[in-house]
Amino acid sequence: MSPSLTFANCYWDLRLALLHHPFGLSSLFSLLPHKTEPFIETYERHCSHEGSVAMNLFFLMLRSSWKASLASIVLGGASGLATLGLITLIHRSFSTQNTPSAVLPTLFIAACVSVLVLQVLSKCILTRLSQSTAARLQFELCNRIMAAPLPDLEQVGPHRLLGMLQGDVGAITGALSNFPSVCASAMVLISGIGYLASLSFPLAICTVLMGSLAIASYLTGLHWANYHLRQAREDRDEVSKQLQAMVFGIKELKANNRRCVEFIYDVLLPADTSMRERLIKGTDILGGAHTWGRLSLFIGIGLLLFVWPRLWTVTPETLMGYTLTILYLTSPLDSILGWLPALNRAAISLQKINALGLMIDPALAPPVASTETGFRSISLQSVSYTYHSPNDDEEGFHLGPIDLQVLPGEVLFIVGGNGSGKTTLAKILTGLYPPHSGDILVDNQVIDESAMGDYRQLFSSVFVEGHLFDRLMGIDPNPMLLRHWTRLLGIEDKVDFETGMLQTNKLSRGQHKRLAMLVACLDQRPVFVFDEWAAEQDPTFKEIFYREIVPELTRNGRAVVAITHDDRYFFAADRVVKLVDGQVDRERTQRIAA
Ligand SMILES: Nc1ncnc2c1ncn2[C@@H]1O[C@H](COP(=O)(O)OP(=O)(O)OP(=O)(O)O)[C@@H](O)[C@H]1O
Repeated sequence: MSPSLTFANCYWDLRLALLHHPFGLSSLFSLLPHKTEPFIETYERHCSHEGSVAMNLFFLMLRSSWKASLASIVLGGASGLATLGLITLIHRSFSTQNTPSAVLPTLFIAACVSVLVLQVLSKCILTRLSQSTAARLQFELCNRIMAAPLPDLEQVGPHRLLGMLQGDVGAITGALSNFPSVCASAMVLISGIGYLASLSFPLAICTVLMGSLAIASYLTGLHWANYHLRQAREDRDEVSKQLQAMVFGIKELKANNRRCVEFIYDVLLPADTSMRERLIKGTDILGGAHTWGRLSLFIGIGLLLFVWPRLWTVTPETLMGYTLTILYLTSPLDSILGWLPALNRAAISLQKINALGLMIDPALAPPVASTETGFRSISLQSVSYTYHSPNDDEEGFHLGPIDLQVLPGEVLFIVGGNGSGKTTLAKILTGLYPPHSGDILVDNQVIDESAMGDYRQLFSSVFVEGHLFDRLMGIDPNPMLLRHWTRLLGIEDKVDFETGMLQTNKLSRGQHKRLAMLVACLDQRPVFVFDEWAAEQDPTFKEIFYREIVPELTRNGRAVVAITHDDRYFFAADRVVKLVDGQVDRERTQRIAA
């Protein structure tokens, strides 16, 4: 597959790649031109280990579209050279004003047309390149997040993930999108220095020396600013966390004015002020360094006009050519200097993404086949899991070792007190948490890390904190089945039967759970897992769940594993497993009551 220049094509390439391999990063890399792909992958791996951020950025852009990148660099450079040609023609017109000819005006018009065409073309390509880079980076990160283990993502936290997707991606693509024009500016700068050397070599050497000194001092300022900007990026995570708490805790804040005031003045405002103070410091230093970088050119012109003629013999034409060229070079130099802070922000964001462990080696992302198969038995053998708290040294809750078996067509209830480990066990059973010790076996075959993605496809689950998407995705619902389940669940008015859209807002908690149940029932996987599903249902619906829905789901050999506190309905289970402090307390087998 060849890389496409347009955003729309790139978007569809990505969609197709994601569809074929929902979790496979290799699919994204298949969009690269074949010759460059192995080299870029190898280099990226090396870069992520060595922390060579600038090169990482460069390769991110190449992966977006190396043809568009090259085209915009060449066109941008050519337009810069055409502008330099204009300056040269103006300079020539001063020295040849006594012998007018038609050649100079013709060349001048040709140079003007070239500048117009080349600049417009270069900018059009740049816009498309920046959008396709943003799309690619966003999709890659989403893909990496989906491929990352759930415990790692839970440890990172939603606020950091959102901060990364919303802020860091923007910072990186912002820097990347200007990279080709910066390359073009660098080309113009080098050609301009070449032209200066053709006018006077000693003067060109002095100009380069002075320019190097100015850039070195600018970079020192940048390094200083970097310290504050890095701290500000850390503070931004805390601000995002508190803003998220405010949005989700709005009812609790509204209900208590004192809590509301304390939240704003003692929590949100200090975090926000700290972030802004560091941002202001960093930006001030950057602004000072940038102004100094630009001013150094004028100091150079001042030295040229007032000091150099006293030290060296130089013709007025040469001086004029120098002044014109240096004034012209302020624009490409400005674009390079102006880009460095953006590069700096991008580097901070890239390091942040790296630190969250999401710049993983593409080879580590397991490709997953989405086909689901049946099973003869699912067994957990001596599985255990321990939560680790990142802040304190003491160990968290420990579950296991636990032995458990799930057979086709059976109903298994997991019961126990609050905090006894029922949800943790369900997450291990469904493959969301890889066990720290012990094995998961399907039909006596051990499920290793590479098979975990396939293993997860055996389950349709509804967890307590589950999210409801606003449409039916990943399933092709049979219309008869859809009507049947919506009727049984009493939510016919919440589903658009034509489009498959679900009404996910303005729902009661119970209705929300029923829609989640509908999605699970339509998914028709071999095992259904429900985490306290009936807890928010009215008594009538509890009856329907235990007496009608559960038996219906187990027809055709499917199994139901339900976490429940409803001891009145234990008769509906074939087996009841009770957990106490992370251990199986007792297990008893029951027949379903007629
Ligand atoms: N992400 C986590 N990090 C650290 N500890 C956790 C995490 N999730 C749960 N725990 C701890 O693990 C223990 C078991 O939690 P779990 O959610 O499995 O219990 P449960 O039996 O489902 O409880 P409930 O009936 O209240 O839903 C609890 O003590 C809880 O504090």
